[in-house]
Amino acid sequence: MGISDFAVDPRSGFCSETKTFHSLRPTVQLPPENVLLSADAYAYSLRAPSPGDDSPVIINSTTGQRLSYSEFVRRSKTLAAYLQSIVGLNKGDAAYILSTNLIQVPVLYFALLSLGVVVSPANPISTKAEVARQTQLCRPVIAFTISTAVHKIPKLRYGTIVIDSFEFELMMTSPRREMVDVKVSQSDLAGIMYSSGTTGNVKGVMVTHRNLIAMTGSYIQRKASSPVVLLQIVPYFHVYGFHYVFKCMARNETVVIMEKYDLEKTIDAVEKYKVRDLAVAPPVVVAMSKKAVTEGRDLSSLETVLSGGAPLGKESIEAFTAKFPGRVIRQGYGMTEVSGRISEALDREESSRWGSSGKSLGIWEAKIVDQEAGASLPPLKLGELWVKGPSIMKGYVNDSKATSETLTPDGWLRTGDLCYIDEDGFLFIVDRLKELIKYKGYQVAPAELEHLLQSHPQIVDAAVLPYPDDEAGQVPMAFIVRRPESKLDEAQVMDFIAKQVAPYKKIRRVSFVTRIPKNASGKILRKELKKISLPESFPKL
Ligand SMILES: CC(C)(COP(=O)(O)OP(=O)(O)OC[C@H]1O[C@@H](n2cnc3c(N)ncnc32)[C@H](O)[C@@H]1OP(=O)(O)O)[C@@H](O)C(=O)NCCC(=O)NCCSC(=O)/C=C/c1ccc(O)cc1
Repeated sequence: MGISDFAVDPRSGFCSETKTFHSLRPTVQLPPENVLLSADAYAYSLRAPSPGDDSPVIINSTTGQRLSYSEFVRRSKTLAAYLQSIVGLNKGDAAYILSTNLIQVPVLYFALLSLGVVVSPANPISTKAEVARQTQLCRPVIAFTISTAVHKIPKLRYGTIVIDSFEFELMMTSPRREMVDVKVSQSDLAGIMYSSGTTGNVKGVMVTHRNLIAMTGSYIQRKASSPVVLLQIVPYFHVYGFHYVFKCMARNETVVIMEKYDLEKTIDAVEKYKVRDLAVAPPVVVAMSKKAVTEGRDLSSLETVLSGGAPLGKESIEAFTAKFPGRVIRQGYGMTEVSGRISEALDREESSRWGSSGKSLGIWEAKIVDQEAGASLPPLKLGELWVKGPSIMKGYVNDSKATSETLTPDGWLRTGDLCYIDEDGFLFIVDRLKELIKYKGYQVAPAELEHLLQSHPQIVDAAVLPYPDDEAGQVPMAFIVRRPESKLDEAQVMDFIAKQVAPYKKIRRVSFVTRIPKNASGKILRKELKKISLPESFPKL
């Protein structure tokens, strides 16, 4: 039985029969699921052909190196042939990639995906122990990394290829070898990305070609009227930057990248390459609003700032728009588990809804679920956001428990975010139910830091909570119960952790307490800890 049209409120998208929110965006036409198609081939196929198509697809603003579309395709195909015929990579193998934003990275992604090889990118500032954990999850046969990170990679069947090397340049440019066409199904695994999920240690998020195809397809309805130059600060190794590779290829955008973020160099790049769109996490918006480096610079090309990865506060938006009048900050809300984004604000009007993360994309159905009763709620009611659509991950690698806690049998993904949807279909994220800290848009799992702290001989108990920070959004703060007689101080606690984790996970504040409040089963009562320890200043998100 179909849903009667009148049951769906055209303003909010809420269906009074099913109690779900339908997207207010146009439906996305996707290729039939049974067609053999890889994510890279789909992105190429959507690209509008232009004569000779030698527009630059990517520019490294650090080195000035650039690749035209035809050169990108040539390099990617030559590399694929090399990896297949000389290295021996096969469909279903996994490749671990540990790199900063370099031109070689998207070329490599496209080459691997065309071979049906699973791409598994991670942050190059990960420690050796973090790399070990990630590679245990993705089980790679080969790694690709930058010269400064080679020492972190364990021994692998086909070893490690250094991508900022002359040898790699040759692999992409030497005369093409014969290549056997690989048949990639949309349901095949395309990526294993890393996420903390809702709790604890890092998890491997399994993303299929279909997931990426659907995410890429969702961008296509709005082709830009003028050529887009996009400066991508966000890293290729997280889903935000990762899915942009396909989006930008499909939409004929020129992407400018930066090997290491630097505010002044960001401004230089905007000026030099006449950047129209800037894709960043909130700390960049905050820094641009505050620092004087933009004074006297010609940023007239800049129209839009795409901000995601963490919420951007109202004050930050106001400060930015006061300094750069006429620019639009379009916030998006996404997560690794959905291979990209769930919602976004599309224009100035939508962006002016303070506190909202825009409207959900045409590929999503959403519901707001009451935490206790489990019932689906109507507009303006607060509950956990669940989404359903073709970009939802396949699950977490070797973690059926976490998978079943996140994905329901009928295909809904529980986001772990407390939200409401208003009468016009705008999504508002009010609080985070999952135990997660967002430092500069990176996930930090309190449980990981708590386990490390508890391993310290002078620490009896510990809890880690997010603490608000103007620049980073949140910083991890540790609450420590010391052994009696212990003289352990703040600096020693911070140092103990800093030695064991990537820099963005560092503990940046410490408070010594007499006990950590817990429930009967030993679960930390985080809300109570906030109340008793820092009653006023704690953040919601
Ligand atoms: C540009 C940022 C905001 C700031 O850069 P930074 O200040 O230079 O910091 P780094 O992130 O490079 O490095 C972190 C720390 O490590 C340090 N570090 C660095 N390399 C070293 C070294 N080799 N040795 C030692 N220390 C070092 C570095 O100095 C820094 O230390 P500290 O200043 O104390 O924070 C950068 O953090 C950043 O791009 N963050 C974005 C992260 C991100 O993409 N998150 C998205 C996750 S996925 C998601 O949520 C999806 C959302 C989404 C949203 C919208 C959509 O449309 C779709 C999806």
